[in-house]
Amino acid sequence: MNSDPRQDLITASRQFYQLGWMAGTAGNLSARVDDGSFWITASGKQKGKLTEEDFVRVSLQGEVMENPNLGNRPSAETSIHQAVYSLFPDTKACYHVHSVEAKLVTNFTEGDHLNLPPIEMLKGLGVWEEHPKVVMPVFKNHLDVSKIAKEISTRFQQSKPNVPALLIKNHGVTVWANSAFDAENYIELTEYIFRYIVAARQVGVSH
Ligand SMILES: CSCCC(=O)C(=O)COP(=O)(O)O
Ligand SMILES: [Zn+2]
Repeated sequence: MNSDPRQDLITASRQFYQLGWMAGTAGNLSARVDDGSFWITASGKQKGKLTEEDFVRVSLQGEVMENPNLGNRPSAETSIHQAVYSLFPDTKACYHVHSVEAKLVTNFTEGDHLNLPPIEMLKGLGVWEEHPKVVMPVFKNHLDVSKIAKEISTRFQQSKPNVPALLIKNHGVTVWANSAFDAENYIELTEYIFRYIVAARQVGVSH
């Protein structure tokens, strides 16, 4: 991992913004550095126009370690990134976006998870099975984000998810990966899967 990953985050954010997955100030991206701390987008920044000043470096415990602009506050959803890095210590990047489809599919859930269709794209998320029966965990959306983070920690300490991704109801998707490159890939794959789920419903295809 690049010791300063901010340029990778800026590039990914611009791309996701252009695709409509980080409209306005929606979403947040982070990536780790060698001491275990991570650079995360500052709260409320327009995600199509980030510069290196629009990030805050935060420790795993949530303490601000470096802040290039005194007006910056870490993303309001930093506690979710902390939870992911603590649960999965090899994780180097954690990306959260708000596409329309990522919100829609959280209304097609069974209990606390979304059944994923058995499509080829699952291989990109590490699922290499002939007839995969894979689910993506879905969490309640609380105004108090630390409550979402706590529920993620509690559930994943009991049982690890099948894929490196989670959904928050009517909110968005979060993925994590061992590199910024893989995190970008996982966002693209999950978004493809959500588009597929929405389109399959529209044409009456069920698996
Ligand atoms: C308009 S988006 C509402 C907050 C949110 O869900 C998000 O992802 C962005 O919050 P941040 O504090 O990271 O800008
Ligand atoms: Zn969000």
